Amino acid sequence: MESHINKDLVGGTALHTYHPCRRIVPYRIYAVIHMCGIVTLINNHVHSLVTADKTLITSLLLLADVVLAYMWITTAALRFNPVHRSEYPERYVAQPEKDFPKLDVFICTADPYKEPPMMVVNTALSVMAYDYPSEKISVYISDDGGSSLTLFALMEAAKFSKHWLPFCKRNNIQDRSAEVYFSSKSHFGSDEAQNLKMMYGEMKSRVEHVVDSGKVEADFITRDKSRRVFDLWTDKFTRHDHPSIIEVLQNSETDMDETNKFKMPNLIYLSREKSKVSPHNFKAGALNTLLRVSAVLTNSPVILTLDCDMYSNDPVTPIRALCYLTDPEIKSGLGFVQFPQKFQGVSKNDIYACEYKRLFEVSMIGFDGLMGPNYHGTGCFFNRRVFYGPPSNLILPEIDELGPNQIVDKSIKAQDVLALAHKVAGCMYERNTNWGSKIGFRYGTLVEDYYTGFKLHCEGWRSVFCTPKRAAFYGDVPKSLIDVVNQQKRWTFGFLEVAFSRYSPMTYGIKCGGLLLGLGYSQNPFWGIWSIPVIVYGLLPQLSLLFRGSVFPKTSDPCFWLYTFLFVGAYAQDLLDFVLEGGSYRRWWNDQRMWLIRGLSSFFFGLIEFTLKTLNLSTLGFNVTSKTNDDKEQSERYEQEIFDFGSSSYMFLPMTMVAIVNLIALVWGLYCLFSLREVLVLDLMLASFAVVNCLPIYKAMILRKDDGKLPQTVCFLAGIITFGFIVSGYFIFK
Ligand SMILES: O=c1ccn([C@@H]2O[C@H](COP(=O)(O)OP(=O)(O)O[C@H]3O[C@H](CO)[C@@H](O)[C@H](O)[C@H]3O)[C@@H](O)[C@H]2O)c(=O)[nH]1
Ligand SMILES: [Mn+2]
Repeated sequence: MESHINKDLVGGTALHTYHPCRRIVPYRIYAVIHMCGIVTLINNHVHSLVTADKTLITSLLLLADVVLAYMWITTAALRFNPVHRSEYPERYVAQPEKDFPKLDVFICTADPYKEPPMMVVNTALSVMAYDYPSEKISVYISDDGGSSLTLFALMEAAKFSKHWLPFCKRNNIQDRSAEVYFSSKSHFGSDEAQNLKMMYGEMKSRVEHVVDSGKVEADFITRDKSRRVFDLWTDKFTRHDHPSIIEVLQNSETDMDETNKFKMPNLIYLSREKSKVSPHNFKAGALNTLLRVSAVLTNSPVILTLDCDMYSNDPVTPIRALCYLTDPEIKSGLGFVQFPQKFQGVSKNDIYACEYKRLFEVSMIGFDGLMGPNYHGTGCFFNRRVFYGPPSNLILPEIDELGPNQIVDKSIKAQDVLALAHKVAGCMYERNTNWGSKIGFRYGTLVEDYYTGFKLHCEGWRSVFCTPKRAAFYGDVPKSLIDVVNQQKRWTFGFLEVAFSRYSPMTYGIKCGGLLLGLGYSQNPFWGIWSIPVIVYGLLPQLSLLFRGSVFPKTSDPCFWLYTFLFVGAYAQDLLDFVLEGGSYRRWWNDQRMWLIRGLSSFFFGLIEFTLKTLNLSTLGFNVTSKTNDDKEQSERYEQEIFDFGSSSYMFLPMTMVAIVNLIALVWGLYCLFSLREVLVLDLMLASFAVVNCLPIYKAMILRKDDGKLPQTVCFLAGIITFGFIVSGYFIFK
């Protein structure tokens, strides 16, 4: 594994090096011990299932433990060979600039109200101003919202960038998102900076005015040429039904910055054709249109994909990626370089665990020792060739102009070039082609990123995880519980679509990529079934305790120690992973709590919705996460780390119910302990663990008065369901 990378060249000329993590050996030894524990436990369950009469309870516990074991094994696969890498951008820039490859940047946006156009503007500015030859950069913005407001904002961005770029480059500014730069300092030394700040402020208020008023008024458009494109927004135009719009807002062949020193990067607005009768495949569809349109206009060999909320935080990022992508020793099989998703404005202890440390970091260094990290949908530099079949087998698209090796020698403003670009952005274009199956980003799931990365690895492409100290990108996270659990429900649903497809990682993945990779890829798709152990352990022992006594072994039974060992061992290793990768203890605690909460909301309802879809009863769309923080009180609650339930949603019912049941069980367990002298160690431990985790729920039910408290309807319904549950427990157990 990894023999193609020379790891001893530090100080030499290597562009990058890697080293395995030190924890590998102890982890492998522990894995064997933990595995023996799991086998013994399952064996015990099966034994008591055959011999004793508590069939229902035992089978449920068996099921829950099998799922837990499965989750543990898939995690262990990614603990087998974690690696860290370093790259040396200063060595890359030593070569002449003319050898740097061209770079196409794709930015996706889908809704001007959930994703404010100023956010898109700043993301675009931050990449246009990269420390990279500007004329080699082309920035494409795909607007699935089909919004004239976003187009207007980008026209403003083009004008402002002519001042912003030279300013950043001359003064070696690190924050190249103008918003971040201007809000980080209260006053600026130079007049130039002051002027620019004013200019930015004016642009921002123009854009926000247009967004607030909902339309682009004629006097806001200064140039006649720009006016014409807004005529496309006729009365019949809706975001679900409109022609394709491609507008070159800035052209590197002709546009210079205001000092006349630098050529400006290309900036292109694209809103693909939409029609209600043809499926548009959400973000994957948008990305494939971007792939085709950019192939026609610029066809750069390197592609960066970004979500509109992910601004660049470090101007040397492309050079870092190129340290891998252009290394002659590995480049032929290297498909992409993924940077971790990092987020701005996460609360101090990350109460909603939106940092996703395991998902975006811990697991990724594990994958990196196998075939490389998975694709995260944003912050990823691709080798364009990766979208056209396995490394050894180029699959050509239906027309030559879209091939990855095609050389573009015409102006991006040429009539025939633009006509072809419009054609390939048409909503019928993909019919009877390989797009979405063998070519481009893959369709068939709401988690197109995960699925595409997985399929590319199965084809034999490798990838690299690049984690510089200074975060390369910063994105946005949902900041209220309902947004968090809804986002995760969409992911759970998308994952299940992959899990139960022909290309399930459990079967196809293991066949193509080997046991470890297949297992590593098998964790996320089955997030939905994680809800089973959380529900079983959250309700069953508690209910049994109330009517028939403990389901757990007594302290004298060796099995007691087995349970304790497995629980403590799994938890301790999770904590260790988290802390070794730079996390804090408090953040880990919140992270494990969110796992339980997701198990009882996102994973559970994701599983239900997926079942409904399988039965053809309903389906879930791509509900874009809102990135606006208008609600001041809500932002304050987030800052203070107070749970924000806010809306009455069925998503909160199961967790509220589990909270109530565990409190009752704990009180009852303590009563047994003190008055009946019955020591129920495991039951008490479990119930107290649940109660401690549920503290924010109790507070939100009883103590709070603010808008973020748990709505009364939810409490009331959860109360009724709990009552019904306990009553039925009485009949089942007595
Ligand atoms: O029809 C659509 C829907 C979404 N998007 C864009 O997709 C991106 C991600 O959407 P968001 O609502 O922010 O979803 P998240 O759950 O936050 O995104 C994560 O999960 C997605 C897969 O579900 C990945 O595509 C993303 O890269 C990853 O950050 C945004 O830029 C959207 O504008 C589109 O372009 N077209
Ligand atoms: Mn997002």
